Formats: sequence, structure tokens, C-alpha cells
Amino acid sequence: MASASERKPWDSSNLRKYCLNFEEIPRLPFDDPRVDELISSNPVIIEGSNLVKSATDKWNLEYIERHMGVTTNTVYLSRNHKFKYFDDKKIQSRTNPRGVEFSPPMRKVEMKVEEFMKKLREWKRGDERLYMQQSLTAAVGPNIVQDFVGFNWKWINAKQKTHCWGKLTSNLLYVSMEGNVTPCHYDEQENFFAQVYGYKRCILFSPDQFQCMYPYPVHHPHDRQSMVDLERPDHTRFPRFKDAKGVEAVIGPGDVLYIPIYWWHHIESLMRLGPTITINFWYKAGPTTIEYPLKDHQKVSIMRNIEKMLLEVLQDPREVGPLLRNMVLGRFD
Ligand SMILES: O=C(O)C(=O)[C@H]1CC[C@@H](C(=O)O)C1
Ligand SMILES: [Zn+2]
Repeated sequence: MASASERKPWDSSNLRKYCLNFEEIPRLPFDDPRVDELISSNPVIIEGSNLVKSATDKWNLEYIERHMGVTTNTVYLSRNHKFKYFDDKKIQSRTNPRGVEFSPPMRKVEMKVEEFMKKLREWKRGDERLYMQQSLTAAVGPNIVQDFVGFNWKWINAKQKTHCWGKLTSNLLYVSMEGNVTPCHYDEQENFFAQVYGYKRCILFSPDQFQCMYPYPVHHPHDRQSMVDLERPDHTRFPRFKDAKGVEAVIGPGDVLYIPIYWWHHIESLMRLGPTITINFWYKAGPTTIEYPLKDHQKVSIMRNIEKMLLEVLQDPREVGPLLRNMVLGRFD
């Protein structure tokens, strides 16, 4: 019988079940030279960086409640465990090619931290789930500002320089209920995802899996999200999804997961293991060097630009699909 210190804090009963199997994301010590070899083209979990040690040493829900400050925070509410992001600037009935009004799968409210924590404590089955996703700014309490200043900026600034990334655009604080899921999507920024408290399962797919992931059209409010429901994939509508090749890892306090730009990621707070706290570090991409053959993420960017240009000239998004189909069907096989 493993001792308490060796006993894993979680097991497969804390994980949701999916139809795919995943390879493991590599884990490396922060000072291992292979970390920099992997970064910018592969995900990697970096151990021992102390990137957010000033937070992992002290932060839990009680500390956040006490020190988050008096400003309101962005909290998403969902009727189920999925928190699927949508761009409310893209919600116009005409951009929804199936002609139905877009019904947002979650709603965004502004909430004081005390209210958020009270709702978490009093939550019962059937209530809306909550997920605080708040940008860390100087408006938070002084203790949190001090902990933020205490991050290992020397290490992460050196990473930003080594990999020629653009500027740090934001740090978001994520306070999640157990079992919450952020469905599969990609972002157009580099991301250091630092786990502070609790355990999260991260499932990632490379940009070269584009054909298996079926992203929504760029003009859709769910732009950058996969149309495939990982829990109940529609293999008729999305036949190639069964061939998707993904990698996964469960990260815990002190782990930093590098999520490369354009990489698909699905994130879940483990079930029945309590709340989780994460801080992400989003960086603008570095300068694009054009070398042939082009990289897969560059082709995703090209496809995005083509969709945007077509919408610009066609005006009606319902014409984008038919024009692309007419352009390629039977002509490039
Ligand atoms: O940092 C990112 O890129 C994200 O997608 C975050 C949005 C919700 C977060 C989560 O852990 O559920 C991850
Ligand atoms: Zn993301």
C-alpha cells in the first residue's frame, strides 16, 4: 500500500471518460535543456520553475476571498459542466448559417468575490455551475498584487526572450468548481498555464489535427472552438474525429503547462476533487518567419484569413460554404 506521500491525489475515477486514448505530454524539470527544444512547437509540462510559487504557497479559496479586493470579477454561469466560450460581438442572427438564433451556452456576470464564494459554498446539484475568470490587474487586493510581483518573472521573461515571443498581454485568474470543463478550442497566443491549487486534466491536439477537429466557421460566435462534443461525438457529422491524435496530462500545484499557439486544448477540473485555481500567461506570437513547407498553424491562419476575406466580399455568411464547396469539389482531387 503506497504511503500517503506516494499515494496519487487522484485516480481515473476523477477523470471524465472519452472515446479517444491519448499519449502523455512530457514532463521535464525547468532547467532541463530539452524544455527549450520542445517549446514553440510542442506542449510540455515544466516542473520546479517556481513560476507562481508565491501563489502556490498561500492561495486557496479562503485566501482569494480575503484578498481579491473590492472590485467585481467576471464569473461565468452554466447550466451544465461545460463553459464553452463565445464571442458576443459575433452574435447576429444572419451569421448563423442554420438560420437559428444563437443561444449562448453560458452567461457572464460581474460578481464580488464574497458573493462568488458564498454561491460556491451553497452550491447544490441543479444549480448553475460557476467559473471565475478574472484578469489580474492592479485593482486586486494588495496581498495578491504582492504575490503577483513575487512570481518568477526572471525565469518566464527569459523564456519570452529565448523564444522571441511578443508582449505579455494578460494574466487571467481561473477559480473553478470541481468537474467544470472548458471545451476544446485554440487561441492565437502562446500560453504558460500555471496550476496553483487543485488538479486539472489537459487534453491537447496539434494544429495538424485541423481536419479531425471541425472548428466552427470564423464568423460564428464559437469561432476557434471545435464543433465536436468530446463527451458525445457525432461521428456522422464529424467522421474524421475518431482518428484525432491527442496528448494529455493531469497538472497539479507548481506545474506549468506550455500550450503552444494554435494548439487545441480541452481543460477539466477533476471531478470530486474540489475547486481549482490556475493563472495563465498569454503572450503575443513572435514574428512569423516564412519557410517552406509552411507549418500547420500557419495554414490554419491562412484558412482563417480566407474565410474572413470571403465574408467581407460575400457579406452573407451563408454564401461562404457553398462558394468554397463549388471552388474545390471535383477540382483538386
Ligand atoms: O488559458 C486558456 O487558454 C484557456 O482556454 C482557459 C479558459 C478556461 C481555463 C480552464 O482551465 O478551464 C483555460
Ligand atoms: Zn484557451
